[in-house]
Amino acid sequence: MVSNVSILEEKINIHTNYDITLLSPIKCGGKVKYITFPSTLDEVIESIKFSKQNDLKLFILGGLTNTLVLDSGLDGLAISTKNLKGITVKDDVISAKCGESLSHVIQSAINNNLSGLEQLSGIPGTIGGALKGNAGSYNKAISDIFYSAEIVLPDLSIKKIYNSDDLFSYRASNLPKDSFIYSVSLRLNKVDDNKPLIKQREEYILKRKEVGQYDKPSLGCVFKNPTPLSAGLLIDKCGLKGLSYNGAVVSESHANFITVEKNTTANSYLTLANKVREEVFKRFGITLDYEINIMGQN
Ligand SMILES: NC(=O)C1=CN([C@@H]2O[C@H](COP(=O)(O)OP(=O)(O)OC[C@H]3O[C@@H](n4cnc5c(N)ncnc54)[C@H](OP(=O)(O)O)[C@@H]3O)[C@@H](O)[C@H]2O)C=CC1
Ligand SMILES: C=C(O[C@H]1[C@H](O)[C@@H](CO)O[C@H](OP(=O)(O)OP(=O)(O)OC[C@H]2O[C@@H](n3ccc(=O)[nH]c3=O)[C@H](O)[C@@H]2O)[C@@H]1NC(C)=O)C(=O)O
Repeated sequence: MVSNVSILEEKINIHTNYDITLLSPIKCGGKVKYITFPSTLDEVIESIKFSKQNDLKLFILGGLTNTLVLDSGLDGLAISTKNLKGITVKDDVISAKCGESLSHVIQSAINNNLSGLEQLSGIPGTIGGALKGNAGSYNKAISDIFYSAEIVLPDLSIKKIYNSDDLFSYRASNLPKDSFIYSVSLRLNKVDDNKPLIKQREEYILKRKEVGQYDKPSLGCVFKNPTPLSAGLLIDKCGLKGLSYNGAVVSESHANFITVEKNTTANSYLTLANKVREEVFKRFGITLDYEINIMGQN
């Protein structure tokens, strides 16, 4: 039972029954019971405190570019990181608050003659989400350049963590459970001339455009690759490109993408994704693991 809402509202603005479609790049999902949009560390801490005091499940929402919020919505408190912005550069280390877009961080790095992020150009989402999921493409992952992060632990203490051998794996990080990533620092390589970096960034973005990755809204790859195989290749071999359900469609450009038409529901996306999973299992005996995060009850 939530109490003291009005008292806490003096410190943080809490919105109720907030429509997730307003935040989701695929414009689907239900409502979240409570949501805050902190812009300072204090407000983050107040938000977490509020969820604890009122026994609310806590959800952390970055750009939602890799998250499917189901139509039943979220019964708890969500913290959106969209107002946690700011980038600083010191020597070869670039630091950003968790809500900065990855693309903005890459642009700032290049402007400051720092190399090492170019391969990630074109990946949507925030730097917080990228760290949590150890984002990567073209043989480069966040783990390769991670220096440190400031995190808020569930007991509300703030901890600085540094890179270590067991912190990352393929598309996953092993941060302390339920921690909130407040800021991320990456160690890059200083270069004299940033023109080649600008060119590489453009080329990687063009590569994604050419294969149609931006043509229709999607959450990127739905499934992790069952190493050493490729989920996209397996789905393609099952002949599933173009398969659709209520406006959710297995992309013709890349079989591991599901695109969404207007008014598609999150549950339709999930129904289609589960169907794809079943077909791949039937044909190859391989169970694909979700790469996207699924939030809410089905
Ligand atoms: N390669 C590609 O083309 C694509 C890659 N992606 C990757 O997915 C990432 C998704 O980013 P984004 O859209 O911002 O994230 P999302 O809002 O999709 O959140 C993804 C997960 O990250 C966690 N998270 C996000 N921000 C924080 C934070 N500040 N502290 C702790 N946990 C956090 C949440 O985990 P929890 O479950 O713990 O709440 C959430 O479930 C992108 O940056 C990109 O790396 C996405 C699409 C395409
Ligand atoms: C899109 C994402 O990340 C992408 C990242 O952009 C790219 C580029 O490095 O490499 C991964 O895709 P991927 O393994 O499918 O890479 P691709 O090069 O597109 O495909 C691998 C192989 O499958 C084949 N393939 C792919 C799709 C398809 O419909 N048909 C097909 O045959 C390709 O021809 C290629 O031989 C990441 N996906 C995962 C799950 O690791 C994401 O995380 O959302």
